[in-house]
Amino acid sequence: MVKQTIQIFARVKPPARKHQKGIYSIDEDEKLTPSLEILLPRDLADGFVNNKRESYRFKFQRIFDHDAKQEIIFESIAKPVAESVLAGYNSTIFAYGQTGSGKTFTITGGAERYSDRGIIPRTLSYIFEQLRKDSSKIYTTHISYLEIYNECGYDLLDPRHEASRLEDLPKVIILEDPDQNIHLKNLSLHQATTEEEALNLLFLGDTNRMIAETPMNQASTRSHCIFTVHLSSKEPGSTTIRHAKLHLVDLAGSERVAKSGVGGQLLTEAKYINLSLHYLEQVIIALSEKNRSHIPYRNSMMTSVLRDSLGGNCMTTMIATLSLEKRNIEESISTCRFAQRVALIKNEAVLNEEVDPRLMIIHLQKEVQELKDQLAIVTGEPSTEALTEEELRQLEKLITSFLEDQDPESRLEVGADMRKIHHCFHHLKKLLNDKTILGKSTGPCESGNQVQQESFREEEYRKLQDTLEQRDSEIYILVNMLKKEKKKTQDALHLSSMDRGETRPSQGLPFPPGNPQEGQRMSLSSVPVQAQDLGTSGYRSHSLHRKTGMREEMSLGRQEAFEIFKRDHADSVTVDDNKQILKQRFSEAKALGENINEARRKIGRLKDAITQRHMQQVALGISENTAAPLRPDRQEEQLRLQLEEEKRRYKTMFTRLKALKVEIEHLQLLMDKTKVKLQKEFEAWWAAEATNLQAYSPVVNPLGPGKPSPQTAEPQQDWSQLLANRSDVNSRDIPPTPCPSPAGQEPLSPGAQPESSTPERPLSVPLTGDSQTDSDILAFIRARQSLLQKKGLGSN
Ligand SMILES: Nc1ncnc2c1ncn2[C@@H]1O[C@H](COP(=O)(O)OP(=O)(O)OP(=O)(O)O)[C@@H](O)[C@H]1O
Repeated sequence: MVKQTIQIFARVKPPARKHQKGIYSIDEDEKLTPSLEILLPRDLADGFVNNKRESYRFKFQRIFDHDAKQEIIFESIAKPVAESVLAGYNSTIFAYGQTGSGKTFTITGGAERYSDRGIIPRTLSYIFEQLRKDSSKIYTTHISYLEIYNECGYDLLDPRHEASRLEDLPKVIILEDPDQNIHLKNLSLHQATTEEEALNLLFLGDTNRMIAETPMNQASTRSHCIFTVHLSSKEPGSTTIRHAKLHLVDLAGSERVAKSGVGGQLLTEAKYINLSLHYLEQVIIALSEKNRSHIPYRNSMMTSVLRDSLGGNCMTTMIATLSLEKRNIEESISTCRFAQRVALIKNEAVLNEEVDPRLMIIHLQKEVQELKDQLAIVTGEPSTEALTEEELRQLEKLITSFLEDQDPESRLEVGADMRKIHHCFHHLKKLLNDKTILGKSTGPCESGNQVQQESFREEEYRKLQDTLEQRDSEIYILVNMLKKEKKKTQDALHLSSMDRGETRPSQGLPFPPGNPQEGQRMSLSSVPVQAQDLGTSGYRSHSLHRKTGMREEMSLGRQEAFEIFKRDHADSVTVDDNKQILKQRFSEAKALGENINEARRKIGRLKDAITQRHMQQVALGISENTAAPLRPDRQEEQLRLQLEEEKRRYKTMFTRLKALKVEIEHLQLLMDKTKVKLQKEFEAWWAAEATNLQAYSPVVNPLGPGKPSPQTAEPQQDWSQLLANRSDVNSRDIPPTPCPSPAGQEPLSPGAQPESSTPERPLSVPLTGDSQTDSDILAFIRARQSLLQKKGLGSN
């Protein structure tokens, strides 16, 4: 058992404006426990929290100032936690702080740069690296991702649902067993065998979280998110399984409702958040007070889920995120006070071991049988049941390997069962008799025949082996051809569904075969778009693609609007930057791939040269009838040194290539996420534009399809003509010929002019009669106008 208080760390977010006047100072040396002093500016000191103190001092395990990089946060905070999970202890890291103070940045990471990846991706990478290194145990890893919003839990990883609203996700329900253990019903667990698979799950959850965000909460996260890694380990042959859980928690912003000055839905959310954080505080207070028997965990879903992490069987770490600016001083002091209380809580972490009942049964059955056998010998009442076919086969196999074993000390272990012992003797006697008879009947002539027969058999055997090898190669070639064809089809399919001009370069990823096993693994897993299965990378591209798949159904006009929207969006800079970085990484990977291949060839050549040189030396020794040369061969030594050097170079390049692969995957996931975000924002904007337009120019024929609309009296005019009237660069994309209205359908007129167009020019647009399509057409016209106006290109 490990007794430990909750570890508290502070992280200060970079100021919005550089060279901002400092309102805090960090004292690193204060008797080895660093402290953070928040200085209250004079104009705020009066009336603040009913006293006039001008500075507040708080102690933390460590304080990270605004320039601390993500790597140092991982190394100092998360790595030791990951170590304890690997050792079998439940662990939790949670970030607490006001909105915008950097909780998500710290836990998940920034959405732009690879170097900004946060605790979750770095911890996953570290854990999987350690699992790869440790072959003494069998590990199983599962991932779950829970979101708690307004006291309801949602499963962010449910593969059956395509969420567009949070309510579409499966609701997670808390159940408590008689031992007061918490179980989360409907929270799916997904096995992840590699870092890549785990990362895909993280991004899938984050994408679901983003898609399901209500417009109200876009500016700040109003929900709590718990990403959990479930790790089980077992030594081969052992019946004991060790379980450990790592919760990585991104809490909702901790600001007070009064200060945030919100109303309506936001107020409801704020109340829930405040309430759940208030209950969290209550739990913390109760735990930090001695002799409190009742801890109010059950008051909120979050405290129920984190019950073990707070005052239970868990090693827990809190990161207080602080945005230390003048306007946030009150919230910052309150975050630090909360942390000080948290630091008083003592947890007792124990190893969670359980015996696997299946293995235990097998183990006990074996033991019972052995005891029965021994008992039979002692009592002289051997079992009379005949041995089964399988038992006999097993015994004969044992005898054969016993006879073939060259070791004179080897033993024939058949246990204490007399039936088995008898059978062994019987079988050995039979073998001996057969051999004696064979030996007697073999005359000189027969032995000659035998030799002939044997060489004939050997010849036959060789021929068969050759044929077998030939067939193997044929199969190998055919399988390769099949694979290539399959890849071509998949690439074609994938290309057709991807954004115009946004084809990922991953298809040409030059990961070399490298060291045969590893290289193959890399080259297979490095092309996520090719994966077909629903687990992991295929799952990611499938799922994320589903979410970006809206564009496949877009009309041309909508697509055009989307292109412009995308181009003008703030995130397009990030996407472009990431594309550039991706390009660089790909060319680096390509160059590395070529160098690695060259190094492999060189290693092969050097090995051949060494063998040849060695053989020459031996041959020389034989011809001169001398023993091995006394002096070491200079040339061979030289070659060996070169070989070592080349191997080192190969290894360095291979390690770099592996790191590049992870970075490329991560960047691609970031770009996927940005794409989903862009699309979501575009859809919302488009819908708003359509609603606006419809609000003052009813497009839906109130008389129903096929009936003339009262507004059709207007002279028919082509909508492309309308757009052509706008003298702007983008009008080149508008189809030059008028779109004929479908037969039997009267063109509908929007009746009124959109706000932005010239009032003296009435509009008439040939519409299709289909309300969805018509609203798209009109929304497009309006969207285009407002875009052009925004860009200062609006005509008239
Ligand atoms: N240490 C940091 N370095 C650079 N940028 C940061 C840092 N911390 C936060 N940011 C940036 O500040 C912004 C707000 O951060 P973040 O979203 O992590 O806040 P939060 O505390 O999670 O907010 P909320 O409670 O609303 O979810 C983001 O744009 C993020 O990239």
